[in-house]
Amino acid sequence: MTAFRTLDQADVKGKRVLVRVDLNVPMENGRVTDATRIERVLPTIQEIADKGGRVVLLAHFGRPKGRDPKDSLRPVAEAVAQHLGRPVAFADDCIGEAAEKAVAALKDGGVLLLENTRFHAGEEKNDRDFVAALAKLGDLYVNDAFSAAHRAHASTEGLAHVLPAYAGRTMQAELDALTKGLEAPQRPVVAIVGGAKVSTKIDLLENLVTKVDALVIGGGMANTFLHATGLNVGKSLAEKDLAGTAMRIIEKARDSNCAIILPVDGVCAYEFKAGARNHTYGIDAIPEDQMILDVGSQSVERINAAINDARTLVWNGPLGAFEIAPFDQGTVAAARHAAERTRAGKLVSVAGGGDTVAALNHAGVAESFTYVSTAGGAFLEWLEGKTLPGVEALRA
Ligand SMILES: Nc1ncnc2c1ncn2[C@@H]1O[C@H](COP(=O)(O)OP(=O)(O)O)[C@@H](O)[C@H]1O
Ligand SMILES: O=C(OP(=O)(O)O)[C@H](O)COP(=O)(O)O
Repeated sequence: MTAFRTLDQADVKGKRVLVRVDLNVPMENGRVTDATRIERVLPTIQEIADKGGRVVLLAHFGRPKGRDPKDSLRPVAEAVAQHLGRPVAFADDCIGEAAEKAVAALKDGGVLLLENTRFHAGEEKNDRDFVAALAKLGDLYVNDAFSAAHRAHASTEGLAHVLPAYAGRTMQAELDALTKGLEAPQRPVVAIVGGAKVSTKIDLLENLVTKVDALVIGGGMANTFLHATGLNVGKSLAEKDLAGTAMRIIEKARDSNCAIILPVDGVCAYEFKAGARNHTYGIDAIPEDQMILDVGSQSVERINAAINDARTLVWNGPLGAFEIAPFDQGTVAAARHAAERTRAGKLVSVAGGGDTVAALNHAGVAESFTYVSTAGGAFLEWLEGKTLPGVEALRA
């Protein structure tokens, strides 16, 4: 961490400070359902505001293609204000007149959130003109979004090259904690990877299987692997065009002596809906017209056995659609088991990801894990030893 400039070196008084945060938080009906990512960025916001800086928050939400009201950060601004205990102004755009006016109206110690950076194509393209339009709004740049640091986007990477750039307190804390917890992990190391972001995470598994002793696959990721091995997954979330990648990963795991643990049963329903009628089927008997929404109890037994064998556990991605009962049961059972092993001093457990953290909170065990990161994909890439563009750009 000594390689970075931090807030200790930043003179923020009276300055407009562009602070990149990750506010990609789980939401339901316009309300934030897990505020962990908000809570984690409060120290940086508070410190800059208390030192008399003018805080201009930059963040993305979801994966919109252009401006889409359903991905507006406006409701998140209210949640940030509540947690911060101070007003947070909001501007309807992150560049141009609306943003410039809102920034000009900021007083020393004030806080402003700009609308979703991904409403502009220039964000993900790291477009030079878009970077310049953002840079116009600030004197300094602070990156506190470790969980988006695997993206070389305008607000996560580009800005660091055109403004004096500093690591925020959460960025520092995440890197410190992960280094401390996982730099020389005790073996066996078991990884659990689940969730829904199959195409953006599957490539990471190819390298991960060479680093861990066992890989448990759940969620939408598992469905993709099950399909690849020739099983029918009905209407389940699965990225069938990635079957070749999945098979390559299975072979690489075999060559690397990494056990792959896939579900042996699945809790299925006709629809993705609370209270949907559901039934558990063996994995070779999934009905064509149903979808797997959780791992079944026999799978949980195997997953818990893998956790028992582990000295170190790394986990990203829920095992099922945990937001909807009863499809939370597999994730909750495995999370509670890992927490129990951790409390007993038998396991170092590190978990991360926006929804994974929400799932651990839902299971009531986030406090029992050794470390909970805000990052999912970024955490997995860090674990692989990949350089994260958002982190590299901050090196002094
Ligand atoms: N079998 C499944 N079918 C549909 N969605 C699933 C399934 N398993 C997990 N999910 C979904 O995956 C999402 C989380 O995935 P992801 O974004 O990859 O995790 P994280 O945010 O922790 O990195 C959750 O919204 C959950 O409902
Ligand atoms: O939620 C995030 O990552 P995660 O789901 O891997 O935890 C980050 O905000 C990055 O989002 P992205 O994967 O749409 O670039």
